Amino acid sequence: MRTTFVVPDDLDAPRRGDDVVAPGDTIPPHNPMCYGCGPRSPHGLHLSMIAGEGVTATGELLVEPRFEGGPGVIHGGILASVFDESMGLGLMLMGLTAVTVVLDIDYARPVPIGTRLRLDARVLGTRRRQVYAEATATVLGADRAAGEPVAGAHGLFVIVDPHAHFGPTRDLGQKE
Ligand SMILES: CCCCCCCCCC(=O)SCCNC(=O)CCNC(=O)[C@H](O)C(C)(C)COP(=O)(O)OP(=O)(O)OC[C@H]1O[C@@H](n2cnc3c(N)ncnc32)[C@H](O)[C@@H]1OP(=O)(O)O
Repeated sequence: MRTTFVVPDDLDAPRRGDDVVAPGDTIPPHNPMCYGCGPRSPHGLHLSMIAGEGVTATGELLVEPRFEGGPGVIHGGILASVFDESMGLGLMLMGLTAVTVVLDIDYARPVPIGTRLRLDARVLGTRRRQVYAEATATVLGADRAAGEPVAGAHGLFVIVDPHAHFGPTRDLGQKE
């Protein structure tokens, strides 16, 4: 992976929250109407992530025809959304709410429609309100070098008070 994103080398180790799902369990969607993870989002990705050990999460995504960008390949913005959401769900294992302020994507290889991707997300550490995370996408069932990511991401998230942050816009949300 090649990236210009700089991860500080003095981060505090991420701490798993006390009251979060166990390793192996599905991380619940944070909003049923979320474009990334919401099961009721009409045109969403419907991404689901499984909690791993520590502050890690894994998931899978079938690259559907509706995700097309260039002829026959995934749209880069869709892949960015997938990474944003997979890291965001992963950091919910810290038992806090944080929003993305920086998203860095390394598009290493084209990803054809019909590909099934494995997603691995991991919180790298924290610095005051900042939370650094990374994620990779690898092709499941691929002939090519096993385990070599086709894309990767880094995210910088900032911890917020959900009531204060979403209070002013909550009524604009789609009704189920
Ligand atoms: C509901 C749960 C969601 C869980 C998963 C969701 C997955 C998807 C996530 C998303 O896509 S969220 C949607 C896209 N993101 C946003 O809409 C965020 C928009 N930005 C903001 O609302 C404000 O910038 C924010 C509330 C995050 C920060 O504003 P503040 O006025 O509270 O920040 P402040 O200036 O006091 O800075 C707080 C910390 O954040 C850091 N920070 C803020 N913006 C930054 C930035 N751009 N780059 C680096 N650091 C930044 C800042 O340096 C500082 O670090 P320290 O903790 O060390 O003091």
